[in-house]
Amino acid sequence: MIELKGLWKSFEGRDVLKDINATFENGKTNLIIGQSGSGKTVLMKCIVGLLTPERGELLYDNRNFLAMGKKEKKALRREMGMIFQSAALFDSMTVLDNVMFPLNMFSNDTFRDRTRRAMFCLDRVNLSEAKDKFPGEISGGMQKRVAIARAIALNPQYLFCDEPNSGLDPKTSLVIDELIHDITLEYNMTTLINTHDMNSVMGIGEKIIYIYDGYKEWEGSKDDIFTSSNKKLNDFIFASDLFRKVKELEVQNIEG
Ligand SMILES: Nc1ncnc2c1ncn2[C@@H]1O[C@H](COP(=O)(O)OP(=O)(O)OP(=O)(O)O)[C@@H](O)[C@H]1O
Repeated sequence: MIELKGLWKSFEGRDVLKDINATFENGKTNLIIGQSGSGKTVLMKCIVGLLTPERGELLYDNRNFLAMGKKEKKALRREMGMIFQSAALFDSMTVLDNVMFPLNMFSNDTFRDRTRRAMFCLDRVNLSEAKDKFPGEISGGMQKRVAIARAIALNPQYLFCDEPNSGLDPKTSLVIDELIHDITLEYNMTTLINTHDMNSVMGIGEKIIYIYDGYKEWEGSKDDIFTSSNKKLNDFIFASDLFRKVKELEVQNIEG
């Protein structure tokens, strides 16, 4: 579980995060949504320690991240897996070597055990057959699956995904979402996903926080989102065609 308590972050005197309070449970896919520029990326960067908030607390299963020394933070980072917007694979390494990379960096296991673990992770994302290929030889969706395999190689407790579906078609996005959701449940991880994708909201939005101009404007689940009377949230989500159609259907069902 990750808890945010009164987080504030500013740049050159301008507040970009304003008193963010939120709880993200393990075994769940937690989504951060909001307009471009609302502060989602800054929030995610603060949570993983790439930026330091000026005020507030950040608890990783009751461990106070902001009060930790360098060594403790480094140890905690080993419990974090990350998937970036672009799959961020090393082009000159094979798929297997990409997944091996964090193991080679951080694990003291033998080469044989590291290879076994990497193959296990590749198998989990149904890519063991692509192990000798290079990133340039596989599709964008496959690259994302390699990134997921690499992110889980060290068995993380916490998984962070920044726009995991960017650049993917809707069908492939669904596969990636389901994979992230299943893995989250399987390993009981606390997963945070920064997304613009309304299909993701509907599919795997077990917990959603909506950031508006640096504030947490709303929180709830994908089931609550349609019935919310929050005007700012509604303006945001019903700008999406898909959501508008679902809302219309809901209203028809209630009236009919
Ligand atoms: N390093 C920085 N220095 C100054 N301002 C910054 C910095 N990083 C982000 N900001 C500002 O903070 C605000 C929030 O940015 P952020 O990148 O978190 O938005 P976002 O919600 O992730 O947007 P998008 O969906 O477009 O990625 C923006 O106004 C941005 O210009």
